[in-house]
Amino acid sequence: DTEQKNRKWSLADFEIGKPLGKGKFGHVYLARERRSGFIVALKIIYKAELEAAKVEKQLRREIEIQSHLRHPHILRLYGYFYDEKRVYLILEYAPQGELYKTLRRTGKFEEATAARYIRQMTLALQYLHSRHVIHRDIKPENILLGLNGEAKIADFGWSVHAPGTRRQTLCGTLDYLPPEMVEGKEHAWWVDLWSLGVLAYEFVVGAPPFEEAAGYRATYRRIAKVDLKIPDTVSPDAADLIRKLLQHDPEKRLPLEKVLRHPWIRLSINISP
Ligand SMILES: Nc1ncnc(NCCc2cnc(NC(=O)Nc3cccc(C(F)(F)F)c3)s2)c1Br
Repeated sequence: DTEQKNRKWSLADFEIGKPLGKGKFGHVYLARERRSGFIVALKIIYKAELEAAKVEKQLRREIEIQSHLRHPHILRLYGYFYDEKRVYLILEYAPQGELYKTLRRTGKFEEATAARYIRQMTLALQYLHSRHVIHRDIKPENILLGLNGEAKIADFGWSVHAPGTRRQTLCGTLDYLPPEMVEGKEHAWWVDLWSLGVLAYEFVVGAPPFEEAAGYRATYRRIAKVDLKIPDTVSPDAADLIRKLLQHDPEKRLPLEKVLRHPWIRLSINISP
């Protein structure tokens, strides 16, 4: 309620529980708000690390963007607070944890499961784009699983209000970046369409499409050329959707409305929630 919303939180308001994961810049703990008993995930970030990486602005933007978002497939950011050394993010707790751990454990997903997750991510992206927000960092590591195993997009550390041309040095994996970003071109909401295609590929194959052991330059070249090989273990419907999203020309990428109507996605609706 509004009283809860605007109040000043502090660490004393929470009972800290088990560690949930170790993300970038800090740890995440299960926590219970003392007065209400409400369970949350509390991410503890060290200011020194934020300053060293010069990402304070990005974190502020994430908090600003996330605090206005409400969607079943987007992990809530309820609020934040800070003390002398740390910033704390009060996050929705995702009881089934991190999707990428499930993916690494099982190798790849059944196509019905993969299609369900892609449909849920498409719904989240439709909501984000309708609010002129580009996530820009859609990958398994940023997807969590809710109480009923539903996918929830998290970690808006890289999201921007469209159109974004920020040329922040991209750290982490290149695997998910579309050609226009590796080429440093102006990018907009269609970068998320490309990443959705990479996500679908990784879900059904078990590895991203342009991964190169030879290093990032080789990955870079394969992305720029859209050097895409889809194994024939992948169903024709899944391969068709992946090809329609991994188009070099952003205008040619299948719009989200059409993704939801694609046979591979429509099929997944009646199989599971
Ligand atoms: N089971 C679970 N249930 C709920 N949450 C869990 N883990 C936390 C997932 C996150 C959601 N949002 C996040 N946001 C950031 O980390 N932001 C962040 C942090 C530092 C710097 C920066 C930046 F400044 F570099 F952008 C941005 S982490 C788990 Br496991």
